[in-house]
Amino acid sequence: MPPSPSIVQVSTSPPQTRISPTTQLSTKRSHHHTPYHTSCLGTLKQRKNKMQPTAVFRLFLATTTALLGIAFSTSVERSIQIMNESGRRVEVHWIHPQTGEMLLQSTPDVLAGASFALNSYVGHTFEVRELPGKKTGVCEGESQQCRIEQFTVNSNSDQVIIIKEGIKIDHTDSKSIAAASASNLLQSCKDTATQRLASNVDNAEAILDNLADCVKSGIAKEIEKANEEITFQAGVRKNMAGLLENYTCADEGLNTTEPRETTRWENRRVDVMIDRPASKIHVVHDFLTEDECKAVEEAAAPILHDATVADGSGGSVLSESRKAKQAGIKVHWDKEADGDLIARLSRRVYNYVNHVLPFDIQHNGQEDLMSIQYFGRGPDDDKPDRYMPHCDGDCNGLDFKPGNRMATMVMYCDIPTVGGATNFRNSGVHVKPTKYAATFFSYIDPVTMKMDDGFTEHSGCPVLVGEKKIVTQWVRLGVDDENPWNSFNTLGIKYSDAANQ
Ligand SMILES: O=C(O)CCC(=O)C(=O)O
Ligand SMILES: [Fe+2]
Repeated sequence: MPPSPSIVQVSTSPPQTRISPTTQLSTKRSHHHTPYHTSCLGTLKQRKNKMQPTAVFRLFLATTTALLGIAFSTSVERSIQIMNESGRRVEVHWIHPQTGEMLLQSTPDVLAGASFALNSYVGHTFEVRELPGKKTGVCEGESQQCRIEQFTVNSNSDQVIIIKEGIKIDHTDSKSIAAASASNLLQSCKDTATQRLASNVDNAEAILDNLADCVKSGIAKEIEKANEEITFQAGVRKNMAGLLENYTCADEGLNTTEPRETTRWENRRVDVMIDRPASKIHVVHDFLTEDECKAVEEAAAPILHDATVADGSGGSVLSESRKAKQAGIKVHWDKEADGDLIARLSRRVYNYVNHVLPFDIQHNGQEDLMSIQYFGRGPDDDKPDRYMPHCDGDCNGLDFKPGNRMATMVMYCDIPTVGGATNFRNSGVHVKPTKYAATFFSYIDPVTMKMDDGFTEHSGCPVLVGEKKIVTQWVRLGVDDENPWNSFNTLGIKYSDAANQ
């Protein structure tokens, strides 16, 4: 049975407050969404007369393949926004693809001016039905008939279905909007070129150059506009995230965010919280064992000291932004073959890193494991142990610097009774620690080698009651025995080279 769509929110606020500027643009244009199959078959019919039989057959094959693609893509999720700008009350039904049964999705109707969002699937078809006026008792179609329209969810993102006057459906999405704006741009450049061609003043080369310049500057303007929009939106999002951090950390009822996807690694459950090229956040369950935790705790006990942060000039200082105890734990690789628990754990960390990232990371030259321990002093403590929001490496969206950190594994040994979640405020990801689980995150795009731009910023929320004991491995790229982690400064320059500059 195909998954049925689910309503995510209902709103009676004016549509303008719920749509993005790009969507607003699209409402000005009226382009009716044509289902794929109609347009493909239409093309086939138009061309048939002029084409050779083999060509017709090939086109038929291509069309069939495309149709099959659509048929098989029906379980791909898409959230859609439906806006009722028709001035009439309507109902929205999902048409069950197998039985043809109509299942009411609006609860029960969508008032004029209202909008609502649905989680649906590619290929699902919906029917919009006009409802009789409450006072008149009739519809406004021909001979007072209630008008009916259908639309099908396509594979594009950001689909908005606007029910216009006369129950006409305007189906837009980001791909169509982009295609329309590209074709407008091209058309206006072409018009200029055609005029020049007709006036005979320029030679062909000059006209071509001009056409290329026109397209180039048009595209540059569009990209600049989009970048401005992204920067603005990111600023708003980060500001809101900053405000939310305190509430999120303080909310004891807040559970771990629902994962986007769950997979497995070496018989362990992995919850994928974020999976972007430069920003990945995974929660790996049962990552480490009780005896490995004990081994780390025993090694840490004699050398546990107040945590410090970098002072910006190569040294380290105590700081309110990182209130905890810590101890660096050396891994004795020579004892790995004898079953050394810390070496066993460390090996697993690198195995996981290499499972996710294509760098073939080795332990040579990497930082030690770090035992970090937070102690709760009660709910009224106004300076609790915590780790304020920070990025472990660079998170500015710029180029990776060799020798720097690019991934982190935070492993939970003891979990507090109140507080102590790991919170990724810019991604809306909140991880309430569970014993022996680990949060892995990476902040580099292995293809472009650009860093994450803030999605992996995180904090260790205040620990109020109980103790939180974690083991962290910060993972670097570009280090080895000859070039260990502490031979690089944060600019990715080796200290020995920096001295020569
Ligand atoms: O305590 C936590 O949950 C986060 C720790 C952390 O940020 C780190 O070890 O880098
Ligand atoms: Fe961190």
